[in-house]
Amino acid sequence: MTDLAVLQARAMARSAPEPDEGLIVCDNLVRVYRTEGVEVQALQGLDLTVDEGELLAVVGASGSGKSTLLGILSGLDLPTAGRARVARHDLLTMKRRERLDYRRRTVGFVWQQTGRNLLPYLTALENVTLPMGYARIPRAQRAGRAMELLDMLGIADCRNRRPGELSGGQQQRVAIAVAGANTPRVLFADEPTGELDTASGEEVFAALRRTNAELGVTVLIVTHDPAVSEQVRRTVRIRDGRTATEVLRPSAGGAGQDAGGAQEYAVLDRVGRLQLPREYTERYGLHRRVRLTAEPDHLGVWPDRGAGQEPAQDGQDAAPGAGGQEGDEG
Ligand SMILES: Nc1ncnc2c1ncn2[C@@H]1O[C@H](COP(=O)(O)OP(=O)(O)OP(=O)(O)O)[C@@H](O)[C@H]1O
Repeated sequence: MTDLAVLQARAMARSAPEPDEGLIVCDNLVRVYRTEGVEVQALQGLDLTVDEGELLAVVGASGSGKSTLLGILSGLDLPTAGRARVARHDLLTMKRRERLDYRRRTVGFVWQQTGRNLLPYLTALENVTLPMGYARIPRAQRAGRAMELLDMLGIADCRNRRPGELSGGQQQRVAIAVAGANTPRVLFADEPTGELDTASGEEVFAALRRTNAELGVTVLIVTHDPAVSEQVRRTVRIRDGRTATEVLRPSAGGAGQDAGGAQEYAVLDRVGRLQLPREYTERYGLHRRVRLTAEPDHLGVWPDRGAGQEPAQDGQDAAPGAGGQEGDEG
């Protein structure tokens, strides 16, 4: 086995997730910022489960809470309430030492600002070998493993160049190699293509996909760019600090590939709470409580019109389109 394959196998064996849990589990996550007497609820009960090996995008408008979520998942920030676990690490109760180890071995990061990812006075190869020292990877293995990573990401010829001698896209690909240096369980990328043109952005996406496919690293990309979500199978949309909807695509990835058949889902949390998108609650007048009707193959959700007004069977209700909320099939 190559160095890379040995390290990958070791990383996978390190800690398997609970059988019924995802690799990342956020349950009712709340983060309140208090500055000068003003409270901002950045996360308002966010639920998210990510399985090992997934490549997914988290999208949302500016201020929806994406960076706050990433700060918590990366171990930099603490939630106010709720539950957050990544690869069995409880992010709320982790002590300093575990937190440091978590940040060095369990997770890797690629930030939007290329300058934040790499040290300007080190070559690409040196940048990639640097974090291996923190994870105590034997010195003799570091350069070989770093070269394998650079090669996998198509930038082996950049190994002896410093960041200032690389294009933005090449810098981000080196940053992905740095983030993957210690074979983390999860790689978090915060707007990784935000400062790049379309062609360079696509190369960076291809690099993230390869890291996901070849190293088995779970990749979570945070972005406000809707085009990004066309490159991944699953897109989670955050609105007002909550997971609002999810879009699943049967085929995703590769520039220009048809990502047809995309299906939008409402989010069902771990205790069965269903979050209906606001456009539906407004359109069908769903407030405070709704009436549920169990159908053989789906669940009907009806506006509460008071006692004595039973919804008609077979979806023939007086309120146009009031029901027919599809059951959760996915
Ligand atoms: N340190 C902080 N102190 C006070 N409020 C904050 C702090 N960080 C974020 N917020 C507020 O929390 C909310 C969510 O911010 P966050 O940065 O997580 O959103 P975002 O979706 O990442 O936005 P963007 O795409 O612009 O980065 C916003 O209202 C923001 O003003």
